[in-house]
Order: sequence, then structure tokens, then C-alpha cells
Amino acid sequence: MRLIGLNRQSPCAHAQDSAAMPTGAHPGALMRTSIKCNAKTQLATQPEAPAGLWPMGGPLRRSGCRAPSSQRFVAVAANPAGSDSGGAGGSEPASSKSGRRNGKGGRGYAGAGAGPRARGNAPSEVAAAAQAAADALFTNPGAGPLAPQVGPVAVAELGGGRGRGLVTTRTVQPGELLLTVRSLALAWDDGLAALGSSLATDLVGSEPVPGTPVEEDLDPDLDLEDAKFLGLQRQLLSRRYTLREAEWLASLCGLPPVSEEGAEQGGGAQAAAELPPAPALETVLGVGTDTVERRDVSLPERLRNRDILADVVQANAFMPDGGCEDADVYWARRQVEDLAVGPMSLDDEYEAKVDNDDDDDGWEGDEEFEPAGPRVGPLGVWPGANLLNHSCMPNTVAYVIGDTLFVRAARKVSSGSEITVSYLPVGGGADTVFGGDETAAAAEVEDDGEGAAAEYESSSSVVSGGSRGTLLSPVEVRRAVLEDSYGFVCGCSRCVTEEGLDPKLRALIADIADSTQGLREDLETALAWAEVAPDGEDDEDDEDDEGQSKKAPRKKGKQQTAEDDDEEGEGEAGGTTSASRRQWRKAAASVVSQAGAYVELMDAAMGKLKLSMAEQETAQSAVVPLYTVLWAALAARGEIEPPLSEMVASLVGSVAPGSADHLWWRANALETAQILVAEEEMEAAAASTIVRGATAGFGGFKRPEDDRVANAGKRCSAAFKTRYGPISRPVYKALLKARREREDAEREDA
Ligand SMILES: C[S@@+](CC[C@H](N)C(=O)[O-])C[C@H]1O[C@@H](n2cnc3c(N)ncnc32)[C@H](O)[C@@H]1O
Repeated sequence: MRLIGLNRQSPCAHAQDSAAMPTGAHPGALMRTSIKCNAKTQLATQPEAPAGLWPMGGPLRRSGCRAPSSQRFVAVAANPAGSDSGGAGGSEPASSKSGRRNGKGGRGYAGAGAGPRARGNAPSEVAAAAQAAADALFTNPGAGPLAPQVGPVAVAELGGGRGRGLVTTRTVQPGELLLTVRSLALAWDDGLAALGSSLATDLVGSEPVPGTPVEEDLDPDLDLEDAKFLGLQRQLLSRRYTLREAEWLASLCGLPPVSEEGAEQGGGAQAAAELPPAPALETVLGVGTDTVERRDVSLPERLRNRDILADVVQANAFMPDGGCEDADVYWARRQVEDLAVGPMSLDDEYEAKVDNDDDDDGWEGDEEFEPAGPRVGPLGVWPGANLLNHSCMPNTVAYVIGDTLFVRAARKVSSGSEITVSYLPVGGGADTVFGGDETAAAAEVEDDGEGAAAEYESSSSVVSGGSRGTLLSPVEVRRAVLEDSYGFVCGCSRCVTEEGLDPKLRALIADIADSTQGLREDLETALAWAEVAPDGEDDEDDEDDEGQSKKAPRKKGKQQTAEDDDEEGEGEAGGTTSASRRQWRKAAASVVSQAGAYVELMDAAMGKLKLSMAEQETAQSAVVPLYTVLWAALAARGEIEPPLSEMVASLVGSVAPGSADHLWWRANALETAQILVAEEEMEAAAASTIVRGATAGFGGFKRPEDDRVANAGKRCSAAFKTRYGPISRPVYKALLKARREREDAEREDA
């Protein structure tokens, strides 16, 4: 458990509700210079952001200003839009309750109605029902071919430069399944990392295709994303297709030419706006026909040109939400399997690894052994789903289980409206906070010297340095990445609203986004200090450390190694740990105070401008990484801040309901509320006050019945139902339990 004392004085304690930010004026807060000045003073000691994480060179780089191939992948993350409360769950309490009462079970993806009976049954029956429900939900994907399904959606010509898109054929509700489709080409991080340039050579060598890359074009330092990008091309080049698949492939758009010369040299990939109508989804996916079609057609001629193929793959491949195989489902399935066959111990996994370790990767000994986890980095081409256009407030969520993509409505969408996904990762989860987000899209943008993106870039390390564009970045960053990677300027409602905000507020947002990366690195450094300062080491300042959690995720910052060495060189171990402890406290306090100061600047600016709730939400959505850094710094100090967890969950849910990030924050907000209430209950009990009704055990605490817990629980289950559809209570519990146990295990590992 990560709890511990509450710091009521935390800088975000005022953030009771994102929709009701205080309007306290902050003199001069709207003057850009003044804000900048404040900010710079606050951040004077912060280290420089590291040099760009994403290489600027790539083997298939085009002649124009297009991003290098390492960035030429579509990182579609989650989706939908609508506010958190407008998702599956706004009105969920009633249905949730009735679901429990009447025992209606959830439906699996394959339509299996394994309804568990949670109440009033013998424990073994409950367990069996839970397992059946989990099986129903998690069956098939990955284990065998899952029939493609087309829900209430159809292809439409959209006009306005957007080309084709998908629209609803009736009103759909959050959580409704819109599409399941198996990939035509799919690359994962594992299996490709080691291949390097040999993959590229293989691509050349496998078929004498005119125009495909030649070896001398390829960078010997081919990186993972390059390898995956090329891997998809290789898969598409080398496989055979049915006639309907070939027809669909021939209708794919590519990136628009970057210049006239580029168009001449590039061979003219078709831009979305110039394309003929796409075949119906049912035709593309072969839904409604029993005919077994032969796969004997090769890739259409148009795509056998290397530039066109590269452009088509870049425009049509994407990485589903979460950047990995759906993690909740993966871990919950694993638990269900463990129930059936007994858990696979780490020893078993070790043995399995040894047994299978006939490759020559130099692996030896268990120090390099890591337990299995969900496969990461799926970059794929899914027929039909490629017609989903982008929105920065998408109304669907798309995630992958096995190699099947599931697209569900994440908001209510009226009949005939376009459905959209995000081409950008959401970027608001714990991985982002702690810098472990290997899956986020590269957002390093080449400077073309024009426009807002260039202006922003010139002063922003968010774009040019160690961060990347996510759905929770400011509009300039999102647009720059989308334009660079996909060749369009996003004009979604969120972008338009954000663009319309007061210029001074936008400048503050840019300033915050720019500085957040530095705060993140400061936090990592602080955590590294904590790592060398063991628990229980008292010194003069230790009183306020009572109960501090040392279990928060930690990562060693870049600067830390040198600092560690210095410390060790000091001599006495006791002195070193004591010094480290002081350093840790100082560094963490500094992050909290700097992030808190920015939060206050945002609040003051929004208050002064008297923004509407929608405008506040738009403004705050662009600086969510600041809130997450503040949350992480507080959590690392053992402090929980329920309003902050709630605010981030609400913001992430308003931008990308049903996304993995949304579920993470919703589960976090629930746990935070449970901890807070349990703590209050314990305090009350200690003071001999009457303890309110409590039911048995959550994580070692008496689980209190409290409105705050109940409300957080309703919002959390609503988020899960948005992502996974009408799951039953046991399945929801199984997903939450698996998530909690995995996080506890990770914390213990750390
Ligand atoms: C995966 S395809 C989507 C389907 C595409 N509209 C078509 O007709 O084939 C991606 C391409 O669609 C276009 N596109 C996607 N989202 C867009 C948006 N929000 N505004 C304008 N164009 C968009 C861009 O040309 C992008 O490269």
C-alpha cells in the first residue's frame, strides 16, 4: 500500500474540482513576461533537458521535410471524447446496481453470454462464474482467428480534405463495439530489436521489387522503429492477398507530397482527398460471406514502389491505445490461467526461459531474466480501421488483444456522425511520469521556419528536446507532430477551442509544457537520491518522514551516477545515506514547490480570464503532464492528494475516455479515495469515535462505505465499461485485482 500521511498544505490542495477552479487573481499573472520571469526564477536550478531522444536520420528519409522513418509510424492511442462523466458511466449507477441485482453478466467479444451470478451463490460457483465471464471476455484473441465484426459503422466520403472516413449508421453508446479486425501486417518491439539492418537487407533481398530500398540506402544503425516500419513493408510485400484485400490495398491513401519536386520524385502516392471511394467495410473484411477466398494475389503494382509503399504504410499503420497488448486483459487472463493450472512461478518462468533459450543473445544467468509481460509496441495495418481519421478528442478507443484490433465507442455518438481515433499516444499515465514510456510517438519536429509550430519549437524543448507530442500536449505540439507525420493540420474542436484561448494563457501553457520535462528529470534525480537513502535512517529532519513510502516507482536519473559516485567518495556510509536523505527531501520538495507554483499560475490565469468550464478543461488538458509530475512527487513523498488524482482522471477522461491512461487514473483515484477514507476511519477509531459501517478487506484496510469511495468506484467502473464494453462485475473486479497485484509486484521489485 502506498499510503501514508496526508499533506494538507500541498500546493494543489485547492484543486478540489477541475470544473470549479478558484478564481483568485494573481497580479500580473497574465503578462507573459511576468509569468516567464516567475517561471524562470522558480526553475532556475533545473537541469537541461537531455538531447533529443529520437534520431533525426533514417534510412527511408524523403527529400522533403518529412519526418525520418524512425518517426514515420502512426501512434494511434486511444480515443474518444466527451467528458469523463459523459462516458459510459455518467448514468451508470442505476444500471450497475441493477446488473448486480439481477445477475446479468457481461458479454464476451465473441458474444458469449457467460453471466456470472455474483450474489447469493456458493463461493465455488462464484469463482467458476467469474472464470467463465473472464473467459468469455478474454477468449480467442491471440489464441485463434477471431471473426471480424462490423458494428453500426460505414464508410463515407467526408470532403474538406479529410478523404474517406467512418460514420455511425445509428446512435451509439459508450462501450459499444464498432469493429473487430485482424491485422494484415503487424510488428512488435520484441523480435525486431535484434534484427537491425539485417531486416532491411532482408527486405531488399526477399524479392526483386523495382524501387524497393537498396542496401546502401539503409542506415547501419537502424533503430527499432525503423526496423518495425520496414518490417511492415516487408510483410506487405511478401504475403499474398484475396481479391477483396487487394482491392482495399489499392484504395489506400498515402501521405500527401511535401513539395512539387517531392511529388515528382516520390511517384505520387495518393493523398486522402484524391482517392476513389473505399470498398464497404463488410467487403473489406469479408463479413457476411461463407466463401473461402484464395490468397493468391500479390501486392498491387502501385504499392510496389518504395516511396509509395513507405508513404502508404506511414499513413495507414497505427499503434493502438496503450502502446502494448492490452495490459489489463493480459494480466487478468494470466490470473485466470493461474487459477486453472496453478501460478507459474518465477522459477518456472526461469526454467522456461532456459529451455527456450537456444538463441545466441548472450543471455546468461537470472540477473537478466524478466518475467513475461504483455507484448509491447504493436505497429500494425488493420483493414477498415485504417479509415478512422484523427481527432484530439476522439470518440472511440482502439486497443489490441492478440493481433485483433477492437474499436469501441467511447462517447455517445449520434447517427451519421464521424467516428475518430487519436493518432497520438495519450501520454498521461505513470509510465509517462516516470519516463518509461517507450511507446510514445516521436515528436521531434524539423524546423521549416514557418508557422506556429516552428515558433513554438524554437523556444520549446518539449518539441525539440527530450519529450514528445502526446494528446496531452498543447495544440502547437499536437499539430506539429500530426502535420509532420501525417501531412494534415488538425482542425478538431479541441484544437479550435484551444487556439481561441487568450494568447497570454496560451503562452503560459507553452511555458509550462516546456518546463515540465525539466521537472520530470528533477523528480527522477530526487528518486535516485531516495534510492541511496535507506528507510529508517534518522537525522535531524526526519520527523516529517514518518511513514514515507519508499515503494514508489523509482528510476535512476542520468545525473545520478556521477552524484552517487561523489557521495560514495565521501567516506562513511552513515554520512552518505544521511546526506542522500537530505538531498532527496530537498529535491522532492523543490519539484513539489515548482510544480505547485505553476499550478497556481494556471489557476490564477484561468480565474482572471473567467474561462468557461469547457475552456478551463481545454486549457488544463494541455498541461496534464505538469499535474502528473506533481502527483508523482507527492506520491514519492508518501502523500496522497485525492483532488489531484480526481482532477487528472477527469481531464484524461475528457480527452481520451476509455484509454489505458484514463483507466489508470480512474483506478488510482479510487484507490486514493479508499486510502483516505480508511485513514480517516482509523483516526476516528483511535480517537474512540464511532466508526461508520465497514465491510471486509481491501488491501488490508477495512473498506469503508463512504460517498467519496462510492463515487470514485462508479467513475472507475464506468471507465472500464467504456473500454471493455458491458463487462460483468466479476470481470471488472478481476481486471482491477490483476492491475493492483501487478502494480504491487512492480513496486516490490523496485
Ligand atoms: C489512416 S488514413 C485515414 C483515412 C483517410 N481519410 C482515407 O481517406 O483513406 C490517414 C490520413 O487521413 C487524413 N486525415 C486523418 N485525420 C485527419 C484530420 N483530422 N483532418 C484532415 N485529414 C485527416 C490524412 O491525410 C491522413 O494521412
